Amino acid sequence: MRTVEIFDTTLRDGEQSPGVNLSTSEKVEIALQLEKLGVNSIEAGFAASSPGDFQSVRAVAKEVKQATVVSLSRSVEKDIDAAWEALKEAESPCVHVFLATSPIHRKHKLRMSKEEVLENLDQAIRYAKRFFPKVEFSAEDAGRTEIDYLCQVAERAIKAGADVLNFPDTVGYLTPEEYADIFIQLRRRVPGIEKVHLSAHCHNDLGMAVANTLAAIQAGVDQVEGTINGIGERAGNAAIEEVAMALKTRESYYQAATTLNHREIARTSRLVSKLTGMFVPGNKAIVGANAFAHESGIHQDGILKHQSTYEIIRPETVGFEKSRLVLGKHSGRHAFRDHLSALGYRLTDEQVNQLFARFKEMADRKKEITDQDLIALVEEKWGEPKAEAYALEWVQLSYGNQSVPTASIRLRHAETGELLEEAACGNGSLDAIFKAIDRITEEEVELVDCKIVSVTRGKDALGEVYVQLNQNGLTVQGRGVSTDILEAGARAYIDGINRLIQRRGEKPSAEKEKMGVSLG
Ligand SMILES: CC(=O)SCCNC(=O)CCNC(=O)[C@H](O)C(C)(C)COP(=O)(O)OP(=O)(O)OC[C@H]1O[C@@H](n2cnc3c(N)ncnc32)[C@H](O)[C@@H]1OP(=O)(O)O
Ligand SMILES: CC(C)C(=O)C(=O)O
Ligand SMILES: [Mg+2]
Repeated sequence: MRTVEIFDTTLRDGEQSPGVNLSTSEKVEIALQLEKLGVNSIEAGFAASSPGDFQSVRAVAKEVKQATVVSLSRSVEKDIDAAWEALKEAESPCVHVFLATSPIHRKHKLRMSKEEVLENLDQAIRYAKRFFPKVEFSAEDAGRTEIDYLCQVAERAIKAGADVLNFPDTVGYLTPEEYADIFIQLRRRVPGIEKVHLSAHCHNDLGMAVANTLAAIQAGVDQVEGTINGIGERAGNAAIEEVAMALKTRESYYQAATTLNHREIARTSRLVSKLTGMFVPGNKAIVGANAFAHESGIHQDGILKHQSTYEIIRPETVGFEKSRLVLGKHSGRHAFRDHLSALGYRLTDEQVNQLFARFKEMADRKKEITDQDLIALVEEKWGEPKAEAYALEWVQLSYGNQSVPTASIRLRHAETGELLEEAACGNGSLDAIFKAIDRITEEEVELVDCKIVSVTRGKDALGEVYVQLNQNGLTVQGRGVSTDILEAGARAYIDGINRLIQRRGEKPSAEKEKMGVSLG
């Protein structure tokens, strides 16, 4: 099994995504996470492009200890000087010098002849080698460069002293076979090519960046370049997490591995998405929210019987907690029962069938059925008419952005009519309210979830708060509505506690079991 090095360019090509601009501290945070992920090189930016990018490359170079830190540079001395100035304190610095080689770029962009391009790259690499222990040279738009000329480019770059030669499919134009063939030809035809490392860099304009990268690996490249979540110029770069997981999952096919710590993939993806503001689509391979979610009944049944029926990767392998069985209109009884049992309901087959019909009706109208919806379904079928143990009299808040929120609350005990008052501080206003209610009721409950929803629009909008409470495995939901969201929160929490008391006291497990419904 050979090792393919991972060259991460999230902070350079990834940052070239329209609308993305990372600050120095954000770049350092991502670089440190990339180091934990185990990438071999981190391209931190393009030092000559702006004072901010210079700062960022320098800061990343100072912090990163394991990976090689790289700066991009045009084939001009002043860019190489800036790269060296930014990278000279790095443990392992590398400059990435590039120059376009394709006829289109030579003619229209650089306005250089073939000979001028060769001369220019030769000079730039020799100049870079005066400072840097490692120089990577990229033949930009290699994918659209005449293969004979590309061989001349490679030979000249090797003679000038480049350590790594990268042949990017800059505009994502090639097919996997065509891209692999470039490396096969270069290896066959260029003298001295065995002295350098070969690298692949693919763009996703035709959705083939990962396929092309894998084809390059099969053609024997030593390094592949890409970004986390596949972000980058236009349609983006090859997604590193996809390449790495293809190698791991199809190990015996590719016979190649990376040094990545795969369990860090999910964390790295989330961080990059958060700091770049680039949302990861739900269906994105490996890191999308749906990558390990199953909605249809037949798949959910399969997963419940054996995970391998519909999953080729265990979610934990890439740092996700577990697969999700999402309840929706395509779900079946197995997943439905599984969800109910996770909420503490043990139902007979007959009861599941009765509820399942209602569930399907509801699922036809809603995209996703939540835990709250399921609890409501059970309560609608078997819940007692609501008998309140406590009712809200009033709630008062003291809040300032410089002070700790404090809530005072008065509840009326329904049976005795007694008025009960308490006050409590909290991390926020709702937390203070919930704590004050806990003090009065002396209930030990865990707040599992709290959702605030606006029911109507405008300044006098009605707000609705849902809480999900758990007490010793028994789950209930509480709901409160008011034009004031804090009052709605207090009402929801009291509603939840009333339901718990009702379930525990007025509907003891023995009685429930007679009906065949056991709770908890
Ligand atoms: C495929 C890629 O991802 S390449 C990397 C792309 N990334 C970036 O461009 C991000 C950073 N870029 C920048 O901040 C700016 O473009 C700078 C600072 C580098 C240059 O800015 P300016 O000097 O204003 O030039 P501008 O960007 O308008 O034009 C680029 C110039 O560099 C030349 N050039 C392009 N590539 C190279 C190269 N590899 N080596 C030498 N010169 C090059 C162009 O021909 C053009 O030259 P001209 O002014 O003589 O026509
Ligand atoms: C600078 C080079 C390597 C590049 O990003 C590309 O050609 O896509
Ligand atoms: Mg690129």
